[in-house]
Order: sequence, then C-alpha cells, then structure tokens
Amino acid sequence: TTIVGCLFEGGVVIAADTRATSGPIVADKNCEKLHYISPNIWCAGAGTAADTEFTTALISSQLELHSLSTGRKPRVVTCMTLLKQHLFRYQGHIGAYLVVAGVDPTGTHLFTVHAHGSTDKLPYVTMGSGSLAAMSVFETQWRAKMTRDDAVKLCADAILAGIFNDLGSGSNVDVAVITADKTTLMRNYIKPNERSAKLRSYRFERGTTNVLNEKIIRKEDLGNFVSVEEV
Ligand SMILES: CCOc1ccc(-c2cc(C(=O)Nc3ccc(S(=O)(=O)NC(C)=O)cc3)c3ccccc3n2)cc1
Repeated sequence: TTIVGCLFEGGVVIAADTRATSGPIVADKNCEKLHYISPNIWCAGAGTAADTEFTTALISSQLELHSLSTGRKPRVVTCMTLLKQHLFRYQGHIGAYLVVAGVDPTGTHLFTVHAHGSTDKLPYVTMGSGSLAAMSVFETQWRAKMTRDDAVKLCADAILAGIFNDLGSGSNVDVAVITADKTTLMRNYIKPNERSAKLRSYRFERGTTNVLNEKIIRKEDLGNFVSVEEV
C-alpha cells in the first residue's frame, strides 16, 4: 500500500493506490483506501484492510455524535485524537496506519496516526509499504504555497512511485481534495495499468481436446453406497 497527504493553499489532498494483497497474492486490483470520516474530514488507510475500514467507521460515528453533542463542526485534531487513543489502547494489534486530513473552523490539517498510537502533524506525509518511494517524490518536488492542481499532481506522482516501485502497491490512483466548501473524491483518477485488448482470441472450439475415454455411472448403480447422514 502507498498512501499520501499534502497541504496546499486552501485545502489538503490525500491519495492512495488500489491494490489489496494477501501475502504475495493480489486479492483486489481496485480496492478503496480513502475513507469518509465527515463531510470535511477524510482518511487514507494502510495496513490490515478490515482494521482500517472498521477503525475509520467507528471514529466517524464517534465524531458525528461528538459534533451533535457540541453543536459544532468536527475538527481534524479531534478525529486524530480519537484514532490515536483507540489504537494505543490496542497496543498495535489493530493494524491501521492512517493519514487523516481535513478542513475545519481552525484551518487545514494533515496528520498521520500509526497502529501503536503515535502521531505526526506535517505538511506532507506518506505511509504504507510504498511510503519510501512516495517520500522520495515529496522530498525532491515539494515546495511551499502550492496550488490545488500542484498538490494533486504531486500526490498522484508520489502514488505512482509506489505503484511502480513497491510490489505491495499497484493498479490505480485514487485522490480526494478537501477544501472549506467541499470534498472532491476522484476514484481511479489515474489508471496506469489497464489491460490492453488481447492480440488474438484464445477461445478454443469444442472438440479441440480429444476425449480419450468416457465412463457413465448411473444413479441407480450407486444403490450399494449408504450416505453418511443415514448412518
Ligand atoms: C513498535 C513498533 O514501532 C513502529 C515504528 C514505526 C512504524 C512505521 C510504520 C510505517 C508504515 O506505514 N508501515 C506500513 C508498512 C506496510 C503497510 S501495508 O499496508 O502496505 N502492508 C501491510 C502488510 O500492512 C502498512 C504500513 C511508517 C511509514 C512511514 C513513516 C514511518 C513509519 N513507521 C511501525 C512500527
């Protein structure tokens, strides 16, 4: 997995690859790693898919209740704090590595939350097995006062670095852009690994393989076998 986040003038961008693995096997070629928390807060998740999904859904629910209780819009720092306290309580056994991003009345914020409960607040972040490839892009191309389009391009390039240099990452690039007035989710923003049409039709006509022998066993001939449930 490769997930990133980057602040820009007026908002924040998060992005992710879409490969889900089970050991060396690609289990899903187009999974979703950007999770809704609230209208103004989204979260990118790396680690165990069920843990990132359920942890973000749980904190999204808790944050909505908190917002209803306070009568105020949810804050990114509150989301981060709820996540870190939950993950710390489970001492790293919940495999969720999260990039938390959003805009609230106090401004635009970007955090990382690790499975053990440690957090960082930074202008750009990467996590997952492709985090080093992605960070190489940020360390060479990030600059202050970027525009929305600059930040989207930089995040997409960082995810592409993970897709093409980390075997744990692959397939497509998902992007979410969060500003004060709206969140734009761009699912499959870039699809760099689409399969081209097959050069030939590999459909084999019936009879291509000779049937060497055939044995037909009729149901009535099975009478002398007693099924297990009757024993
Ligand atoms: C006592 C434990 O101490 C720890 C300290 C630090 C980290 C840690 C982990 C990460 C990280 O993102 N690891 C990570 C790798 C693969 C996937 S994955 O989803 O691609 N694959 C699997 C199998 O989970 C997820 C997360 C990380 C990333 C960026 C910068 C710093 C980082 N630090 C982990 C444990």
